[in-house]
Amino acid sequence: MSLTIGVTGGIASGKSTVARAFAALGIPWVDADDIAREVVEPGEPALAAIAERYGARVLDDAGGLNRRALREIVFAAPEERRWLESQTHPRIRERLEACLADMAAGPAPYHLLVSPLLLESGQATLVDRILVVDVPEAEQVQRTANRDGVDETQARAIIAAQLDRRARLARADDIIDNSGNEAALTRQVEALDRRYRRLAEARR
Ligand SMILES: CC(C)(COP(=O)(O)OP(=O)(O)OC[C@H]1O[C@@H](n2cnc3c(N)ncnc32)[C@H](O)[C@@H]1O)[C@@H](O)C(=O)NCCC(=O)NCCS
Ligand SMILES: Nc1ncnc2c1ncn2[C@@H]1O[C@H](COP(=O)(O)OP(=O)(O)OP(=O)(O)O)[C@@H](O)[C@H]1O
Repeated sequence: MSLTIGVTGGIASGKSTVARAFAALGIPWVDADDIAREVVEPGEPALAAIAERYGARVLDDAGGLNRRALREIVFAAPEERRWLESQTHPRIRERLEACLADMAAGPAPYHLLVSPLLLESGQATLVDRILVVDVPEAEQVQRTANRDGVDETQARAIIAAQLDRRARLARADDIIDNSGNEAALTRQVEALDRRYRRLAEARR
């Protein structure tokens, strides 16, 4: 059985960038954010439930989810965020489990589950080891604004809905410090890859 590494970190900490660096070394991964998008596609029961609760304001002209509108609702009201999670998380978990089983049966020595809410949503039970991608909060806010055009108030509201930095680091088996440049990140990934290959070998 191939080893499962859970990669987590707050919004815009660099999880996807880390996953791409592992992929360049031949390591497969599944991203919980991608699966979260699948479970609210048109025709999915979670999208029907969301449309019933919030009405046309959370739909676009083609009947798909208006993600920006839903984001503004759920990060302004914790009870609405919890309701949304109650609709999406069980379905996300089911699909993640299937993806992980496929990867575990494949030839790679180890594989990744990349998830912003690995520790908050109980997904940590699906992994053998936890890798935290860490950056200071000010850097998270800056990178979120650059990438998604989200303003500082909303970025801070999203960060407040996630585990705080210290609690996340306390759960880590391994840590990547992504406050430097991408070359520094790649070097850390290469060192971890050597460690994970040794650990996987020792389990065989
Ligand atoms: C609220 C939604 C529509 C906003 O969509 P949007 O395209 O603006 O953002 P996207 O999905 O790319 O998420 C960006 C980041 O926001 C953070 N985030 C998303 N959902 C949550 C949440 N429920 N709690 C805390 N942080 C969250 C994560 O860091 C994520 O990487 C969307 O995030 C969603 O459906 N969230 C509920 C499902 C979920 O919990 N996803 C997280 C992965 S399991
Ligand atoms: N070391 C770095 N230096 C500068 N920019 C970086 C670095 N690492 C990542 N970035 C940039 O920061 C942004 C966030 O990175 P990435 O998308 O990998 O984060 P993430 O944790 O997967 O985000 P989310 O879960 O919120 O989608 C991206 O625009 C990325 O190009």
